[in-house]
Amino acid sequence: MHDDSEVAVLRLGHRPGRDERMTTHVGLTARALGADRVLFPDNAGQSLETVRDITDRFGGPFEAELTDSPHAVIRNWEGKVVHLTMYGERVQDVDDEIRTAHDSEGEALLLVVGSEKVTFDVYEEADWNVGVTNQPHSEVAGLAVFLDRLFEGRELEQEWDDADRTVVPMETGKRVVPADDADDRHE
Ligand SMILES: C[S@@+](CC[C@H](N)C(=O)[O-])C[C@H]1O[C@@H](n2cnc3c(N)ncnc32)[C@H](O)[C@@H]1O
Repeated sequence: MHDDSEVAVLRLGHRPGRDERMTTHVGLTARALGADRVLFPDNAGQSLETVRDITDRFGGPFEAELTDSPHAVIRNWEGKVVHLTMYGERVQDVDDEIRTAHDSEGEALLLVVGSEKVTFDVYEEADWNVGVTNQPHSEVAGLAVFLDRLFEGRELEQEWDDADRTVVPMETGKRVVPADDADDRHE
C-alpha cells in the first residue's frame, strides 16, 4: 500500500456499454482498498475519467491508465502476477506466500481480473491463479476480498492526500466537508 513495490490492477476485457459500471467499480475498488494503480483496456476511457475524477475529489495517490495491449502488460510485468479466477487455488491457502513475495521480497504485484472469458495464456503466465471461493461471482468482489487479505486490513486506515473533500463517518446521515476542515479536526 503506497510503499516501494506497487500493487497494480489490470482489467482484462471491456465491453463498452455493458461493462461500464463494472470496469469503473474495478478501478474505484482498487483505489479505495489500497492498490496504487489500475490499468484499463483502451476502449474504457469513460471509466478512466470517472476514476480520475473521484481521485481528484477524494484524494490519492492513485493512478488510472489505459493500455492498448493488456496481454503485453502481463508478459512484461517486472514482479509477480496474480490472476483472480474461480478456478484458482484457494486464497486462504496462498495469501501468505503472495504477501511474503510483496512485503518481504519487494515484488511488485499485478492483480488481473477478467470480464468475459479469460484466455488460457493468462492462466499460464500468472504466478498464481487465485480463487476467492471456487464459486462464480464478480471481479469487484474478488478484488475487494483479495486486497483486504493482502493488506490484512491496514488499507482501511489509509490517509488520502490532496483530497478536496472528506466524508465524516457518522451513525446516521451524510456529511461531506472540505478536506482542510477535516484536517483541522484531527489536529
Ligand atoms: C464474471 S467473471 C467471468 C469469467 C469467465 N466466465 C471465465 O471463465 O473466464 C469475471 C471475472 O470475475 C472474477 N471472478 C469471478 N469469480 C471469482 C472467484 N470465485 N474468485 C476470484 N475471481 C473471480 C475473475 O477475475 C473473472 O475473470
